[in-house]
Amino acid sequence: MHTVQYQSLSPYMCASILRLSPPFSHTLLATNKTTKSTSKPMAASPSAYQKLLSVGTKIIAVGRNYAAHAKELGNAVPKEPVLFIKPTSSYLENGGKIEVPEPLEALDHEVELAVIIGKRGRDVPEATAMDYVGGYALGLDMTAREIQSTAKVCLPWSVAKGQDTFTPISSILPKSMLPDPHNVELWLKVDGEIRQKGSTSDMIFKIPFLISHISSIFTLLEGDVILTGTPKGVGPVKIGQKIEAGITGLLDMHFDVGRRLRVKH
Ligand SMILES: CC(=O)CC(=O)C(=O)O
Repeated sequence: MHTVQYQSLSPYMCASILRLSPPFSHTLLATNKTTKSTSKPMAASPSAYQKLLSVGTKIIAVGRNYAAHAKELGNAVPKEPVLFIKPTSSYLENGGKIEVPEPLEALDHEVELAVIIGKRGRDVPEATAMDYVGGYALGLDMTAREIQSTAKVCLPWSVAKGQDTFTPISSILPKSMLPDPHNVELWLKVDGEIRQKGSTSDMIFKIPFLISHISSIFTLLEGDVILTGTPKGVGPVKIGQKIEAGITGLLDMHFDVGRRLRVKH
């Protein structure tokens, strides 16, 4: 039997192996304690839209979807989407505390446009993909960069990106409020200083393609979230600092960063 020595493979060799894997549909059941956010403005009852998040089963994140960001971390610009899944238990509502686990002192911030899926889809054609969008939100893909960096080639990023509070997310904007989701400005400040500002026009893989591609691998279910990648400017945010982030003219949200305290039993 042929065995693969993963440590000796380049990321691209890993990608080729993954492409050979058969597609699968999954029936992950997850609980989600989300989110009664106070982000504004909302054009419709917040609860109607927040319900979408509470029924979702997964967060599919797209890595390196902005060329300038791929380059700032020394990564090649990908030829196909780099996908990873975060658990919905990592959601954090607006105003909450992002928890830094010991022994880390900081996490990296990555601000992203989140697409909220409105209905089930498998093998969705690109031409009708936007029909599957239920709304949009702003999400942060908080990353323990030290853990991610030590995860050698081909090792998963779940621990670096999936811990509780590692996906702060805003309230959901109805689809109608972003008639052109590829032309909005995302921004993020740490302690009042601008760290990230970028336009979704710079996404390498656009939303219809992402929905079509992702649904050819994972069945998309109502309430699932696609984090569409982060513009350049990612960097550390330390315990005691504050993050503000927004979609210009549409919403803003804020979070404190603190030490993760262990639950006592
Ligand atoms: C390098 C990363 O953390 C991947 C990612 O989340 C992104 O590029 O966005």
